[in-house]
Amino acid sequence: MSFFKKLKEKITKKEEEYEEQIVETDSDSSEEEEEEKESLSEKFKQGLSKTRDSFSGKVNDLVARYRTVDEDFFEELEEILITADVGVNTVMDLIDELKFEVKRRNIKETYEVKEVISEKLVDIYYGDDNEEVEELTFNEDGLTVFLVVGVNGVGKTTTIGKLAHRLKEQGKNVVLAAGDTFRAGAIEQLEIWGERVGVPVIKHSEGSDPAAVVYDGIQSAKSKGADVLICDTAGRLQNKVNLMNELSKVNKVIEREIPDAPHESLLVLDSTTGQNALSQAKIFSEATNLSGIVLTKLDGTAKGGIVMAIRKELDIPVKFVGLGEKVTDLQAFDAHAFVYGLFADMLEESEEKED
Ligand SMILES: Nc1nc2c(ncn2[C@@H]2O[C@H](COP(=O)(O)OP(=O)(O)OP(=O)(O)O)[C@@H](O)[C@H]2O)c(=O)[nH]1
Repeated sequence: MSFFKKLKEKITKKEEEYEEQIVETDSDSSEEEEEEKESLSEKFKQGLSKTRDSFSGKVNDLVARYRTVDEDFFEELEEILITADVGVNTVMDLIDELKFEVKRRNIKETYEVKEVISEKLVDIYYGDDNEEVEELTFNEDGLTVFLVVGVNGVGKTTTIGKLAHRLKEQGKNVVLAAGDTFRAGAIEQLEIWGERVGVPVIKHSEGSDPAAVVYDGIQSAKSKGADVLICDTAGRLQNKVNLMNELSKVNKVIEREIPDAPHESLLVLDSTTGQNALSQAKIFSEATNLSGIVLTKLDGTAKGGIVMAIRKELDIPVKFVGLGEKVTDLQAFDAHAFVYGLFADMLEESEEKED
């Protein structure tokens, strides 16, 4: 079976698993959701169209220009990968592995390298990890708390709204805590999302202590018997000491109320900011323990390779990706679906040939 067929099978399995988690509710399937019954592979394909057009277009062009696999071919490939923001170290590893595989499989023709690239991207992403990494960690007995951090404008509020929707779909009762008391309008923006997805928002006034909001959020979520509390925070990067102090105070409050919490500390990064996203991640990971990354606006960039750079250079899993502005556009990250999205046209082409 071709690697592409295997990819498709993996994605279908993942999709079935997710479908099983969805709890039917008759009240809130909005028109938007009804329209949105696309498959996972279709979502990644659409969301990655800019990257695919640029990246896979360049790879195709390269393959057409070089008939045999030689040093110059690899050098140009290296450049294409670096331009797609895959990250220099990751590109070096990938090129080494490709050279090794090309030799091992005795590949002579450049078109055969395309499939090896996609295989190696999946391998490099997962590394030695178990592929079946859990999407999110939940508290088995009691309230689960997620902390969401990130600088302004990256799509933090939108992500919290989409995540709340996703959890609701799985039958969970969600409460939001408006812990970004710093930015004007942040509380109202979260309230709009709360209303939109039908979850309560706990808030104080602008400028108040975020730790106090989070504390109230926990009490309120507990008294409501909620399953998950998602806490927004202010992402002030200008002053690392302030950021550290604020996050450590919020973390202390959470830990005191619920041992082992927060169960997730998710950093939201905007993929359109490229390598800047990497440096933000470095600063945040020094300020607090991060359990995962949400990479937004992947649909808005031609440099989707940033997913690989983040995974490899920071060693933090990308748990979700934003593939559009709609409430249903937050997808659990899956390297198979990602690589499918990058090479969809080639995949379909090779399937047609096989049939
Ligand atoms: N295309 C696209 N747009 C997105 C995605 N995620 C968020 N956005 C948009 O990005 C913009 C900023 O999102 P917000 O959620 O307001 O950003 P934020 O990080 O909360 O900003 P602050 O409240 O200032 O911290 C909004 O217009 C969102 O609709 C995504 O995955 N794809």
